[in-house]
Amino acid sequence: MKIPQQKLYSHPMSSCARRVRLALNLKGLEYECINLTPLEDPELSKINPMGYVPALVDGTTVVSDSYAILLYLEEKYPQHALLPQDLMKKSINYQVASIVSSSIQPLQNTNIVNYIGEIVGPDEKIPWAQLHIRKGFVALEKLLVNYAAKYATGDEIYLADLYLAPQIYNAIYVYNLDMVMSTHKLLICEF
Ligand SMILES: N[C@@H](CCC(=O)N[C@@H](CS)C(=O)NCC(=O)O)C(=O)O
Repeated sequence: MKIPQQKLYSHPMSSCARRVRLALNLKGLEYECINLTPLEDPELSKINPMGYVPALVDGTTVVSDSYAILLYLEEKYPQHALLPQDLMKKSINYQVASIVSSSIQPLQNTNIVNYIGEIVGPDEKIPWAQLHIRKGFVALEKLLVNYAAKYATGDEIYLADLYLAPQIYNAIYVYNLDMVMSTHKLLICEF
């Protein structure tokens, strides 16, 4: 039996790890998926000092944080490019990745939502997450209005889609937001 060269430290419900799982699958890379509980598992904190998933071990290289992992994979494994050639479209992909990873996901991450529950009140957890997800997607819709086709920036799956699909999944299934059904929802079901 061939042992995969890559190990992905992941969690089934992690949107950040899903981005990486999508990329690994699109690039046709075989990997071992190791599911751990973030912030609690000592094995994970040895690999990623933040104690978060995802973290990737590729031979002797260790990379944590989904953005860094995706850029690393893109450079090392150029098959199924995650970025379009067109500079404007490329910059839209960067912006989507940045909005999701800095203005949406961290604000609805479990540890933050639980913290809001503790200091403000348990009934505020879901509205807090919904507020920030909604705000982010209102901006994303404006950003993508002239680019969206089958996927976020055209008819190919690019970086933006790897950020959008898991975030849309979380919005619908974790935070009960009424999002329009999209191909992104279908995409995420596959991985
Ligand atoms: N910027 C990091 C964020 C990592 C992150 O927030 N991971 C979440 C899962 S999506 C996590 O491990 N959360 C643990 C928790 O909140 O308990 C990335 O993109 O990888």
